[in-house]
Amino acid sequence: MRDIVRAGILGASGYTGADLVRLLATHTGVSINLMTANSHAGKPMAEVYPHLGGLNLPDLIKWEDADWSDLDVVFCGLPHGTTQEIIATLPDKVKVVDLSADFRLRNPDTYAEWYGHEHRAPHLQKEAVYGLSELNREPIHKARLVACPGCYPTATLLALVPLAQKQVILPDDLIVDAKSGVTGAGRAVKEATLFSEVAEGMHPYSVSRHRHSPEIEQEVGNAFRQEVNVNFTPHLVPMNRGELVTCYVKMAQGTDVATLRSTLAERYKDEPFVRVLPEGATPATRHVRGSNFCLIGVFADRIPGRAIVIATIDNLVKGSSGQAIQNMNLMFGLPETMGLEQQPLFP
Ligand SMILES: NC(=O)C1=CN([C@@H]2O[C@H](COP(=O)(O)OP(=O)(O)OC[C@H]3O[C@@H](n4cnc5c(N)ncnc54)[C@H](OP(=O)(O)O)[C@@H]3O)[C@@H](O)[C@H]2O)C=CC1
Ligand SMILES: CC(=O)N[C@@H](CCC(=O)OP(=O)(O)O)C(=O)O
Repeated sequence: MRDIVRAGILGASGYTGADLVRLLATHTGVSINLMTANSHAGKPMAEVYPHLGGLNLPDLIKWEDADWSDLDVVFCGLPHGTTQEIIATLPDKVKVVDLSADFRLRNPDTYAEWYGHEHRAPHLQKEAVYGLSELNREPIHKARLVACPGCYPTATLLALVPLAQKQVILPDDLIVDAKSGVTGAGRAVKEATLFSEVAEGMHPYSVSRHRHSPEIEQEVGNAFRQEVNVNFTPHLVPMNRGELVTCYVKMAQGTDVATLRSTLAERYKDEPFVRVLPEGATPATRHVRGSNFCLIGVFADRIPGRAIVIATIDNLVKGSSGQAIQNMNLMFGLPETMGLEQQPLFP
């Protein structure tokens, strides 16, 4: 019989924490042994999230009161800046799957520039492996610390990296127009996510200065083997879950839209969670809601030489908690789809 992986969830009272619990509830290879919270510490999960009240879960405690000794892995669903301080105190034997932005950027100067402070655990930043499961499987399998990509980078990189690696698109003039549901901003109370600020309208935010730009540029640049600039603009739309990125690209000389589609289809043909849609089908957030899937569509642009690649994910599943579990499965040699077999909730 396989050993059960003993997991802790740091930030279990947050949205990604709650979705980790929801997904792990059907994972037969993992037990949840520890759950931490900040303002909700001391409460049972049933009080914070009644929909999860039927599960046999430990109560929420402060991370300072945690006993790490009976854990194999911790998932960190904490605000960025917080994880790096907390996990520096963990014993080495505990593996870490971080959902925050703390360990994604390889260059410490880039991190300091975009996150406004020097990294507080640079030794851990050096060892962290970028956790885009489909594109970095082997290093993730061997890693102790995996940095799950941001939700926007996940969708964008699944759409663009194979095209960049095969040089069927050009490294200049890359434009990513992105939309997210409001859960992307977390459960903590903020003026920007009040119902009255979000419902019945949509708006761009962090225009030309979103911290996912350097993350996308880092990974797309690696794929092209040269530095790139990506024009990335996110928008907040009035829905709970879901994310859609529309990527405008220039095709390389001699390629066409069919080449782009077949390049992606070939790259993902054995992937359980990434589907390239046939010509004529359009990806939509409702096609992936609640699931770990990413759907990608490729379209001709009316402007000659250009194409449009559209990807959609559920920000709380493939964009965070689902991908985190996929990475944990890889780290522990479990079947990659374990706990992630849910089909999308449509419509
Ligand atoms: N939401 C999304 O779609 C995605 C989120 N992420 C990243 O995942 C991480 C978690 O996001 P999300 O779940 O949405 O965030 P939430 O704001 O919903 O949850 C944050 C969690 O961290 C706890 N927390 C807050 N401050 C502290 C602190 N100082 N010390 C210890 N614990 C603390 C909160 O506890 P309490 O509620 O009890 O105060 C809560 O459990 C973030 O880094 C986020 O950027 C990544 C990809 C997508
Ligand atoms: C809608 C919304 O606010 N989304 C978040 C991104 C969510 C995500 O991927 O977060 P991390 O990079 O923090 O892990 C944002 O734009 O900051």
